[in-house]
Amino acid sequence: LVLSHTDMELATVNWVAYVVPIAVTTTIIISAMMARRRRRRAERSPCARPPPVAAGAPLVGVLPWLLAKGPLQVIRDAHAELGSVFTVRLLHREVTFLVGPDVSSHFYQGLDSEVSQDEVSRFTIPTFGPGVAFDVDLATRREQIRFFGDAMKPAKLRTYAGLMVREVEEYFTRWGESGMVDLKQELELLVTLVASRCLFGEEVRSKMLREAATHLRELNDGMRLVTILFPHLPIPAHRRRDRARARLGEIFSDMVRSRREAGRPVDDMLQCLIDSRYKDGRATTDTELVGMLLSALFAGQHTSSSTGTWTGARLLARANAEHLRAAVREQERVVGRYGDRVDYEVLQEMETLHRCIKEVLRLHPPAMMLLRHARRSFTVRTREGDEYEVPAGRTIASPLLIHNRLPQVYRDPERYEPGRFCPGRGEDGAGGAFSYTAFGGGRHACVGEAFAYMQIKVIWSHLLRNFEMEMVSPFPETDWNVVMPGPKGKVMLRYKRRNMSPTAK
Ligand code: HEM
Repeated sequence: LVLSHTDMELATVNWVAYVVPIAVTTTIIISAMMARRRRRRAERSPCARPPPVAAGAPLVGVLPWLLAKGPLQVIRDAHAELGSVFTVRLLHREVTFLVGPDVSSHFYQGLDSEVSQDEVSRFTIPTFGPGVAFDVDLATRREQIRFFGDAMKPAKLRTYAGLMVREVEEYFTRWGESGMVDLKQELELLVTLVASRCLFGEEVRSKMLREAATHLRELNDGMRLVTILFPHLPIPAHRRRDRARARLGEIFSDMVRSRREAGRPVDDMLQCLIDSRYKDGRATTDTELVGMLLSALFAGQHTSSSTGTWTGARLLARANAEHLRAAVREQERVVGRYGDRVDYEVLQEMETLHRCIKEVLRLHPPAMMLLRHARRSFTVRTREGDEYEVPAGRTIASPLLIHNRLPQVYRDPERYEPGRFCPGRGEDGAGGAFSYTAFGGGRHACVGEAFAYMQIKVIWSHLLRNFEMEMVSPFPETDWNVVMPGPKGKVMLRYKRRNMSPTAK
């Protein structure tokens, strides 16, 4: 049998057409089977044991220790005694803590189908309300987070920078030539003013700002440690939370309705969210918009105002006089170069101030602990080489407060030292991914980070340029009663005006 040249080519093509897909499919199946077997073997690793369990009392676990020492000390003690992976039992729940970058990659990077937020975050539903966050399925939530992400793109941030500067300048005209203020109270109100101007422009501010600031405080105060276990427990803080949520819902519903009726596009975050579309083309509903506005305000308000207050407390502490001087000198340099102009680009040049805030967030992260639910078991290996198997169904926690103060990552970790983030030192980078987690990281990293920095920089650059300040109350303690701890009590500040403007010289 003699084949012509064309016949031979056809035969080759036919052969290739059959064999290549079969080979590719077989390779894919074999590698999938091998990966599965590797995973199973890793899960059943003879070296992997369950994480060690912190001492506790029968039935109630660490509850007595928690009441006596507070949550931070309980976790610190267990970490010191048991190492970077350990389990704490509280009443009916077991929580496995993963401390440090070496054991945290699965926590931050794992698929939502394996390490999920849903089971451990439903306690936030009474705060955020229906139609958003953990009241909706993962696909819808992802899309809503994308809407926030779009509203935080650099082009938008440029617009917000202008709004922030105007709001901050206007606010501080109320301060006299000299005086005494509670910095914490001042920044709570100012951050609400700034955030709401960027979120929904002028219309609400004049009507409801003081009221909204009070209700937001009540929402935060209503998210207590007990809320995680019993979100509907009839305690006064939960009742105030529910009343505040209902009132904020009314205010925001009115606002959304009047914006839709006005029909004129405005350049703020509300408009971005109104114009957002789900992948199937569906528009956001009024209930979702109200929930998203509230979530954005909640996510950014307390976190930013407490960071702003801690920044003041740290910079004005006597021990940190050199860091205050460095921050003031930087403002003098920036003013020398750009005069009174403060905008998105100028703010990027304030690197010293940026590091001062970043260091505040390392020592005082507003989200002190992140939680997930392990839907599948997984194995972690510590830097000492121990392997532990975390079983499916376990609550897992990343305690930021300890995680960001590890001596193997940060030199002299308890010290306020913004210089540790300078180029060349970069302690947060040298420790590997997830060494610095004040804004989370990986799959669910904060989408508001740039916005938050910008806001705090606008406030503190204004304060440093225009006022000489002294903290007259002691360095604040931390309020550990709430899920997002901030400075406790008043933070009293004495100020006197000064003028750094070049026209004043
Ligand atoms: C100093 C200010 C802030 C801090 C310290 C902070 C911190 C965090 C942290 C730690 C997470 C991760 C949560 C987790 O993994 O479970 C997170 C997520 C998030 N943050 Fe922020 N945040 C701040 C400001 C803001 C602002 C201003 C917004 C504005 C909308 C915002 C929106 C969000 C959103 C939407 C997520 C969820 C991302 C996701 O699940 O994919 N945050 N934030």
